[in-house]
Amino acid sequence: MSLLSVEEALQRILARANPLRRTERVALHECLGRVLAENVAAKLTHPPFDNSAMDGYAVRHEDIAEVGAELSVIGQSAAGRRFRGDVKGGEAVRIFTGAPVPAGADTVIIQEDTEKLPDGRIRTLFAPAKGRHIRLAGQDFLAGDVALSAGSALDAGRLTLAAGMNHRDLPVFARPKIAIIATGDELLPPGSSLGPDQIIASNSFGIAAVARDNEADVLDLGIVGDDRTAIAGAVAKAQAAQVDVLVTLGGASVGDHDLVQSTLLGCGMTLDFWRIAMRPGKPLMVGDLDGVTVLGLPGNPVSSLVCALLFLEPLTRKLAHLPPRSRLVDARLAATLPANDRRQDYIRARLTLEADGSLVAHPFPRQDSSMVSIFAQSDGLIVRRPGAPEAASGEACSVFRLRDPA
Ligand SMILES: Nc1nc2c(c(=O)[nH]1)N[C@H]1C(S)=C(S)[C@@H](COP(=O)(O)OP(=O)(O)OC[C@H]3O[C@@H](n4cnc5c(N)ncnc54)[C@H](O)[C@@H]3O)O[C@H]1N2
Ligand code: MOO
Repeated sequence: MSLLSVEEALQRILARANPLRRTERVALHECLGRVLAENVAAKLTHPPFDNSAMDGYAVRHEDIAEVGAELSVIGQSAAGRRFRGDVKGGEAVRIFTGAPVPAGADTVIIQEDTEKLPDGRIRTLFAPAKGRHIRLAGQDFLAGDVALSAGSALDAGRLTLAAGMNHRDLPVFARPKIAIIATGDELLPPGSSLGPDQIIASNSFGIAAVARDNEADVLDLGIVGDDRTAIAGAVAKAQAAQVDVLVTLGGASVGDHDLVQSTLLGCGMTLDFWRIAMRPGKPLMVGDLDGVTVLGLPGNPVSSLVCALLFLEPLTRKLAHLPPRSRLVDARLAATLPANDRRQDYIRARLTLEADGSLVAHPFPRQDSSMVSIFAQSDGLIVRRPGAPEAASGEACSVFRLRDPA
């Protein structure tokens, strides 16, 4: 049986996904990570008036062209309380950072470059250039300037700019909605007292985290047993909630109790593909149920997480109008790895940062896809191409980064 490659699987998943058209207005403090659905123009000019960049004195440049000028201080201009008069020849106005520059002044001399005379006047110790330390009105942006464009993801800088442009809320694309259904007769939620043969359903938490980390809203439909009616009931709930993606966990393999695919086919799903050449995660299933992308992830927690990072993350980001995350980095191996078979391998590894800034990948000796404790300790996954020959310690390798090295 020839299995689909990871690259082809990802291409096919992304080919079916269109960035969402739904939009909404969201309050600024809830906009972090959201993507603008429209261009956003400034509602005002910033700065609204010429103001001082420093604490000092507002002066006429012609008066201070020579070091040692002596000026009378005729008042002060503070942020929020401007000096109302004019600065004339031989005069200075005490000024503070952000305060409006008074009429007549064209330069600010910082206080460190002056000394106070016993009669209250000041003497200049330096001759700044004309216009020094004055921020001109509108130098940041003008009312009507389109300073943020549609398609921009809102981060700290862009949110500050939106607020500065006097917007209380912003038009953003809706978040993708992702339903998660865990399947298996053996599963109980965290906090349960387990009976014989039972285990905790942990996967949903990791998969929901991947979805949320990529700006999706999650509808956790809980656990259903290995039972067609129960699975179909949960699928119907996901459809009624009009989700964009349906993720099922477990029951994806070939055992007698692996009923997810056949149940979904019975619900009307068209199967795109099932099983790919990767480890962990071989039984990945992808289909379409009336426009909803279905990702059937394997039950083993590590398989499920690796598939979610490789496929659900890029899918969600495309739906959410976000650029793909580049997670691949170069590293050197800290141990020898055996030749690989035909499945692309994702080997759990710790990463260390060397003094020269390079990364070293330390593979864990145990790679069982049920061992979530190893995955949780992993900073990255060493990517081993299908058919890769043995790789010696010290050789270059490619790592799918999970987090920064400790
Ligand atoms: N004869 C074959 N057997 C298996 C194959 C195969 O090709 N031929 N593939 C293996 C691979 S690879 C994987 S991965 C697993 C995936 O199987 P399923 O997706 O059907 O998963 P389950 O059998 O339902 O569960 C596997 C394992 O994971 C536990 N599990 C399930 N759901 C959860 C959850 N939500 N949270 C935590 N743990 C969960 C479950 O109890 C099982 O221990 O199949 C191999 N078999
Ligand atoms: O591919 Mo399975 O995901 O090795 O455990």
